[in-house]
Amino acid sequence: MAASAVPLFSTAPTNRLRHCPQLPVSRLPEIPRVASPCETLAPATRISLSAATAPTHLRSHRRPTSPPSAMASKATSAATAASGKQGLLVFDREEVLSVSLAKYTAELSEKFVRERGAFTVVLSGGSLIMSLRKLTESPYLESVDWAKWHVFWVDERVVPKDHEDSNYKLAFDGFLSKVSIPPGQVYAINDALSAEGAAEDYETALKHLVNVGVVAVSSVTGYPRFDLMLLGMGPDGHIASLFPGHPLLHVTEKWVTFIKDSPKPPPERITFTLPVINSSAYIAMVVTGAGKAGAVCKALGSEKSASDLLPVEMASLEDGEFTWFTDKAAVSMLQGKASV
Ligand SMILES: O=C1O[C@H](COP(=O)(O)O)[C@@H](O)[C@H](O)[C@H]1O
Repeated sequence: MAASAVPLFSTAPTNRLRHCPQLPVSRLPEIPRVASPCETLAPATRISLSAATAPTHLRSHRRPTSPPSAMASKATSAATAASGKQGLLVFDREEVLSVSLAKYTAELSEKFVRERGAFTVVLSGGSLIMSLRKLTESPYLESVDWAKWHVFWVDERVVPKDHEDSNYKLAFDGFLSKVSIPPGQVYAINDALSAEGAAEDYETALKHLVNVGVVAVSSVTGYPRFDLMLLGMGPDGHIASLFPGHPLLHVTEKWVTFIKDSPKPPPERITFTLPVINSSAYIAMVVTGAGKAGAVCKALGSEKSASDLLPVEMASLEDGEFTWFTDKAAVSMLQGKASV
């Protein structure tokens, strides 16, 4: 992958993107569809999608933290120091995205192993796992220091680990079984417990790993600070098991909580809370396919009202680097009026 595949970040003001049609606060399995395309993108923030294989557009959104020139020179690599940066990568197709995602993850692995002797990685379930497949191939299969990885789940369904709905099973079959991470460093939930019990048990395990220094702590928020969260987003804008309009979005007193009425089956799940997600050092938000274009459009638009934010819009790093990995289909509602 060419050097241009490495995320770049700028500090263009967010208000140049006009708003998308409102996504209904919906409950799966009804998948929200946005009827009309996003409104026009101002020229200065056009999304440029070319036929090149490298990511073709990078822009910032939300909370610029330093002058553009300083930011641009600071943030030329996935492995630069985190400082609240935001970026969007758009790839022609998922195949190309998966190559870049592997490089990005491998670079961060190298950085954190060098700096702190461990790499704490949080996985989601869903389509994300398939997009990690290039990590299980050469050169990463041989070059990544898998022995230093510690793997967690941002959410998990309360089902046995060999159940088709298990995020652990999905990750094991598609990723973990193909790389040499020590099994003791793969932190699955206790599937013998209730949802409440499993959430509490997982939080207790995290506290132990914080105490022994495997998991870092955010000096800004005091919550655990994972090195990298590899997240997906549902068509309704949900992340982890935090769904639009659900009270769990406002839980701050717990690191891990549970849901028994998930609008997307299965109903019982555990999930990291938003403050934990937002304390990460790096987040890769991996979103592909036209079915998610409405939520992407809303999330990357600028007109926010505090009352109707999608969960994905509430993911905002306090002191880290947030990168959207998308394909053309996922940004198609942004692309509609942009010149290419
Ligand atoms: O239920 C879940 O859905 C989301 C999104 O999944 P996707 O297949 O649409 O990418 C996933 O990120 C989450 O971990 C999972 O439990």
